[in-house]
Amino acid sequence: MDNSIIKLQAREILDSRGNPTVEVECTLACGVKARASVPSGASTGVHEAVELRDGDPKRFGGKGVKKAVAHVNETIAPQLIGQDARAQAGIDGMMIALDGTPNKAKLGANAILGVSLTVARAAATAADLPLYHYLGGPNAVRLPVPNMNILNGGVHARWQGADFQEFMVAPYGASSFREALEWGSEIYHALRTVLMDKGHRVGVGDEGGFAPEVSSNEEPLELIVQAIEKTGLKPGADVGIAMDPASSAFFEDGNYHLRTEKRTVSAGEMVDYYEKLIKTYPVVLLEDGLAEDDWEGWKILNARLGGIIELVGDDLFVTNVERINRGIREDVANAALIKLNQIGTLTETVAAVRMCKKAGWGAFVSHRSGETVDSFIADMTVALDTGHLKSGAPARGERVEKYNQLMRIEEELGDAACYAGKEAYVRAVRF
Ligand SMILES: C=C(OP(=O)(O)O)C(=O)O
Ligand SMILES: [Mg+2]
Repeated sequence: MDNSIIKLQAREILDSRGNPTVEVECTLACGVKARASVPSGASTGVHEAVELRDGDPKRFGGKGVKKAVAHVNETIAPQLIGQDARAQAGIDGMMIALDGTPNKAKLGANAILGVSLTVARAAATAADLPLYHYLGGPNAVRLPVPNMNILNGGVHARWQGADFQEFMVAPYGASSFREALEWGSEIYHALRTVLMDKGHRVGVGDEGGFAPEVSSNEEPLELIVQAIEKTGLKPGADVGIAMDPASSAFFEDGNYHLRTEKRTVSAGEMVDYYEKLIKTYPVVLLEDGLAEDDWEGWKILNARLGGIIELVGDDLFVTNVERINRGIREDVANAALIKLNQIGTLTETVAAVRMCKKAGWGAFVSHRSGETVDSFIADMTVALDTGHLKSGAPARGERVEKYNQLMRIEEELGDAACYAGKEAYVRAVRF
């Protein structure tokens, strides 16, 4: 088998929000072809690697990615032709050097990531291995808990409802991934009924969860508990709740502006609020409870709640080992969100997960609010054995494709498969 890359071809495709994104195809000398595409966030952290957009207002309001596509076809491809696709770290390193900036501003993290992922998939195909097995070896047998975002707010719901962006159900009490997904789907449908019974609208947000006009950030928790109970499952024992307020989006001038609740509060008061919610509802994970540069606030948050629940930094850490390292040193959280396109290569993403594990932290793999049907993160979650992921509601093609891929992996692993359950969370022991 000749694993050398003979062709890399990028193109502009559309993501789930109808915005352009990058897709890259890789051809190897042995004839293998693979394809990968790049997701895109809406509540992006300011410290993320640069997603290169054309800025031409006449096309997609400036959101075209023709420049990123050209960088793959004209700058990256000529350098990588002839490289062995199995040399992932070397290839990623070459692209980082070719870009030469600290945040991939020159070529674009969207260009670089498209190549990084398609090369990995081509090498796996050439080795005749499923992607999770190629990336993770014989250790890749644990299926993650799916954290399903069934109620959307914040920027993903155009600020129509809750300030908090994501309310997810985590069916950690199931005995398999398939059962967990089934529970999540039943809760999702039950929530629709609960909402309709209360006169709420049941339109959905960017990640497929319902986006009702609630009057507080607590109300969604109450509605979700009712939906869980409606299915006959036990909130806390069978199913926990994960929340991503994505608070950088409502942080301004040193305070948190809760528009839904018509009040402005300090970091300390936000922590008080979270403590109250956590005591009342079965919340096991809180992501971006405070803003991306509020390091002092995060210290308070972790000191108060880090012993009870998993505290995940998304905008705070942006899958970047330098920021995660600072977080470990300063003891501000106990987990990092893992998003490939925040950092821009597979190799750097693996390094971020490794750093979390070494510190005893959680690594919570995530999709983006703008997605494609590429299910790379499903395989990667199993390969890196991170135990939990979030991929939106158990509805909408681009979200369920990740969950469906995980069901396929579970089936393929057969008796070797195990389900992460509660142990996936750094602190879910209170239930
Ligand atoms: C998935 C998220 O949203 P986005 O992709 O818009 O950043 C998130 O904030 O965790
Ligand atoms: Mg987030």
